[in-house]
Amino acid sequence: MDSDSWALSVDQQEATTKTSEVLWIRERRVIPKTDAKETAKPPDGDKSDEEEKEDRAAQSLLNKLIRNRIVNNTNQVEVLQRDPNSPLYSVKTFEELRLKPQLLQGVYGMGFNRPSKIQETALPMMLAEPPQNLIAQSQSGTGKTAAFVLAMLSHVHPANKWTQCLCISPTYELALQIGKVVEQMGKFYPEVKLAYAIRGNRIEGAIQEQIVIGTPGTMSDWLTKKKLIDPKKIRVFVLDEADVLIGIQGHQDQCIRIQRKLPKDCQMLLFSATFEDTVWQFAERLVPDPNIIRLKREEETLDTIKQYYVLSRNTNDKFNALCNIYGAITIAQAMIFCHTRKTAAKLSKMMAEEGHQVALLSGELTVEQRADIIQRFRDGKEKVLITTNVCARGIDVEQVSVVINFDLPLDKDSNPDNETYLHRIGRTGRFGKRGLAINMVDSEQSMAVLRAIEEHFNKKIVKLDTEDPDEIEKIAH
Ligand SMILES: Nc1ncnc2c1ncn2[C@@H]1O[C@H](COP(=O)(O)OP(=O)(O)OP(=O)(O)O)[C@@H](O)[C@H]1O
Repeated sequence: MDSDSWALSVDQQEATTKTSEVLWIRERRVIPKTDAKETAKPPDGDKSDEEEKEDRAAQSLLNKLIRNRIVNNTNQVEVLQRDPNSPLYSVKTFEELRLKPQLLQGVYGMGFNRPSKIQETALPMMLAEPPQNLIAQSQSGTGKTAAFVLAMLSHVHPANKWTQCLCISPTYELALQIGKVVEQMGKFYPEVKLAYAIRGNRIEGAIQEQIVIGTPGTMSDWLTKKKLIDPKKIRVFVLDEADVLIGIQGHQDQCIRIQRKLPKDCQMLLFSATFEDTVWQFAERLVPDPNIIRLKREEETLDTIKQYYVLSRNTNDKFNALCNIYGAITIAQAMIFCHTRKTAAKLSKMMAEEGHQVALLSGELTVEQRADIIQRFRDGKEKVLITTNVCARGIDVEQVSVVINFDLPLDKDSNPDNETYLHRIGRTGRFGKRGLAINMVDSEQSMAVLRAIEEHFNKKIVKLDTEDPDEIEKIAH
């Protein structure tokens, strides 16, 4: 009997005992969608990461907190112009935009040497006279916020002591992040003032600040009920993170209510990192006659990744395999993905006991705590980052050369999640350094998931015997 079928027969036996996680996965498959939340809990009451509420606003904030530079992209920008006959300008330098000197100084002060890919095309459109409406989509970190902040700062008349630009953000925390960019970019333009339309910010009398950033509810309140802002005097209306925004109850209607009060010639700008149909429908309702700019995400590939799998019988066995791998090769930094918080916590404890410097990224931490942990890991202060999927989604830790799938990624219906697999271990062309991915297989089901992933990408995942140090050593070369 070869070891594959041996392990499978062990698993088949285990699958019949009530306590295994495997059983739980099987149960989930037959749960009707309506009460899945109630019944899909694993026997020990642990939450799978898929069940943790996916909070896109928190993820977006996390990304902003840990990002310290532009995400480069070598794809072509796709442009759909409202008037296809008008010439399409794109700029390679900030000078070409004829910005006010104070703003150019602000841009350079932030360390920007040249416009990012999306800024090259978006900025001339946003700064054109007469103003043009724009819907722009590109992945987070490609320079959208910096672009619309520059547009707002360019369009205000500082001598006018009333609000001229409104910027809507899905949450309080995200609004503050935009405000920081306004402050940095407007550092040499102190006449322009900024206010936040966010809950708890009580203002008496008309707003004099030229730029107001806020969440849809409070913003709508200030415009309609409290009449602190005159909507007829608004020249630029920005909607940031439309994809996050529409996921929050009531936000869409509030945005539409605000937009209807604005003058016809007010410039409307909408930004999104992704573009599902729902975002598109929302964008079309809000932005009349738009120019559209899209920058496709840079594709990740598995081409430079060596992929292995390890057969184990259970969690302890997987842990031993991991120890053997650590004992045989030097791993500078690794990310380890688990399916549940509980496994992640247990693994983290076990590895710490073995003397590893471990960081645990877990769902119950605040966004700030998570950002702090990721930052420490990026700085090399910890060598192992253990996480569940929801926590790690959207995080790029480029220097990690080893990724371990302690549990293989499953979607919410417990099917193989190819996209997440690719995102965990894949590399974009630019960071095409060689990487190593090790997948832990502990059941017939997880073997089937592995095979499905292998087939999907048409890339062989090679078996690794973790009992044999010489074999492990070979994978490092
Ligand atoms: N032209 C530029 N040159 C260098 N850095 C830039 C440039 N534009 C923006 N950045 C920096 O790149 C990072 C990402 O920019 P920005 O926040 O504007 O992107 P984004 O697309 O709005 O992403 P998100 O929506 O997640 O904030 C920031 O640290 C920002 O300061």
